[in-house]
Parts: sequence; C-alpha cells; structure tokens
Amino acid sequence: MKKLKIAVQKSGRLHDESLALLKDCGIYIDNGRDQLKAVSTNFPLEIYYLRNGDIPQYLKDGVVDCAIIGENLLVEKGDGINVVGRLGFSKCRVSLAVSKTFKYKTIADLNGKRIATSYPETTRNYLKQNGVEAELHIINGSVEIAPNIGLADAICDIVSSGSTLFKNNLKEVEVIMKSEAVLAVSPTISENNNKILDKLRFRIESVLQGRDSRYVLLNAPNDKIDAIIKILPGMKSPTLLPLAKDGWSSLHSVVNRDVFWEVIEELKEAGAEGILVCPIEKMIF
Ligand SMILES: Nc1ncnc2c1ncn2[C@@H]1O[C@H](COP(=O)(O)OP(=O)(O)OP(=O)(O)O)[C@@H](O)[C@H]1O
Ligand SMILES: O=P(O)(O)OC[C@H]1O[C@H](OP(=O)(O)OP(=O)(O)O)[C@H](O)[C@@H]1O
Ligand SMILES: [Mg+2]
Repeated sequence: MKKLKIAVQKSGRLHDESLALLKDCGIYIDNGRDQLKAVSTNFPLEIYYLRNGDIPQYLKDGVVDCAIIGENLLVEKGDGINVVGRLGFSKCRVSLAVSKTFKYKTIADLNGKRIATSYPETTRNYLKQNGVEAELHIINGSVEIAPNIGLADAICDIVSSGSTLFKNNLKEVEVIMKSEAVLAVSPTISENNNKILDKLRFRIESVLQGRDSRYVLLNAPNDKIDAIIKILPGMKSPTLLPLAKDGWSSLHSVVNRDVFWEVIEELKEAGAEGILVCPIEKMIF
C-alpha cells in the first residue's frame, strides 16, 4: 500500500510539537533514535526528519508529499507550495529591528544601511515594496549580535517573546509577517496520496478544534436557564438534562478556550452553580 510522506523538523523549535500532534491524531510512529526516516505502524505514513530550511525544496521536488513547517520559510523559499492548515504552535513574527539608540522614524531610515538576516528573500521583498535600498548580509544564526559587533545597522529575524532583542539592546521597528507552524503540500502530490492527506487533515482538524475548546457542565435553577443559554454559544445548542433536585437542570456545552474565563464569570452572575470545565480530546463536525 502507498504511503504518504511527511517531513517533520529533525530537531529544533517545531520537532516536539509536530510529533505530539501526530500522536494526538492517533498515529503511532516506530521511532528509533537518530533515524532519518520512520514509519507509522497504524497509518499509511512515512516520516522524514529534515532541516526546516531544507523542507521547501524537498516539497518542490516531490521527495515528500507534505510537511510541518514554519510558515515564514514558505514565504522565504516556498513559491508554489500550498498551505492546507495552520497548526497553532511555533507562533512568531519576522521583524526588522535596530539598535535602541537608532533614531528610527520610518522604513526610509534604512536606505543605504546594512541589514543582517537569515531570511534574505523576505527582507528583500519587503524593502522593495517600500522602495528602500539596503545592503543585505546573509548569516545563518545569532543574527541579533550583528549590530553590536558592527556588522550591520539593522537585522531582520524571528521575534517571539522579544527577549533576544532586549538582551542585545535592539528594538523591533517593523513586523514583516506573522508566522506559525503550518501543514504544507507538495505541488506534485499524487491523487492517491492526496486521499491519505485528506484523512490526516481530518484528524488534525479534529485535534486542533478539541485543543481550542473546553466542555462546560453546570447546574442552574430552571428559571435561569434561558439567560444562561444565551451566554453559552455551544456547538449547535446546549444539552439540557433535569437534575434529581426539583426545579433544577444540568446544562452541557462547548466553549472556546480563549473566552472561557469571561464566559464563566458571566455564567456565575447569571446563576450557574457547580461549574465543571473539562478538556476535549477530539472534536468532529
Ligand atoms: N523563538 C521562536 N518562537 C516561536 N517560533 C519560532 C521561534 N524561532 C523560530 N520559530 C519558528 O520555528 C521554525 C523553526 O525554527 P528553528 O530555529 O527550530 O529552525 P530553523 O533555524 O529554521 O532551522 P533548521 O531546522 O533548518 O535548522 C521557524 O521557521 C519559525 O517559524
Ligand atoms: O523573541 P524570542 O523569544 O527571544 O525568540 C527569538 C529568537 O528565537 C529564534 O532563535 P532560536 O532560539 O531558534 O535559535 P537559533 O538562532 O539557533 O535558531 C530566533 O532566531 C531569535 O533569535
Ligand atoms: Mg531558530
């Protein structure tokens, strides 16, 4: 039977969460240490452990059918590669930064300046769109050190918490793009493997929906139920069950993780009691 080939970062920021996602999708991987390739024992999947920076080329060449990759790298060197899902981890941005002492007002201040970066295409395109001409210095790591050692006047690199910029006395002045881990697909994927990919995507979406949601159970007097239902958005409509206690009901619903603390406050004010909040493993529509 044909297998879908997926690239996962060998080591680095994306590795652990990529494998955790596959595991949550119920895909078991026969994983010997230091292997470059592994197979799933219960899903038609071959896993290739590759450098994040090399994955766009492997996708273009059709060596792998799909990949979990940082979206920013597709902007850098992923022309023709489709993104079919955003995975919600490794969130960061690609930004321009300058020394704290640089009197930066607009991007025009970078005209004629030296910019160090590991992402030359992204930087070049952004400068071009803004009519700025600057000299690029391509370096592969520790980009933030460049202004301090006199190699550059500015940098273009990944920022997440901002602590690397802070430690190097730099300030973020332009956000070029926001990025997260994505599921990317080779332009040459076969029809058969596309069908396997659809199955994988279905599982991933169910897992991500579950991660984003919480199952809420609560008790309330019947005369408060209408007001409480208005607060709870629910999947379709909340489940309502009578309690053994006369005049009381139990209400079950699903609430988005990002808003659930606010919703809980409102529920309490509306008369809800004994509120339970549970994680959801998978959510299928
Ligand atoms: N500090 C960060 N916070 C959140 N996400 C990040 C951070 N740094 C990088 N990322 C994201 O994770 C991806 C992988 O970053 P990582 O530094 O592990 O690999 P890399 O330098 O691109 O390379 P390679 O696997 O080619 O050695 C990046 O493309 C980016 O999308
Ligand atoms: O805003 P922060 O939270 O400080 O994160 C940003 C830093 O994280 C990344 O480096 P990484 O740790 O991946 O090291 P690397 O340069 O070896 O890839 C990136 O290149 C920045 O240096
Ligand atoms: Mg890095």
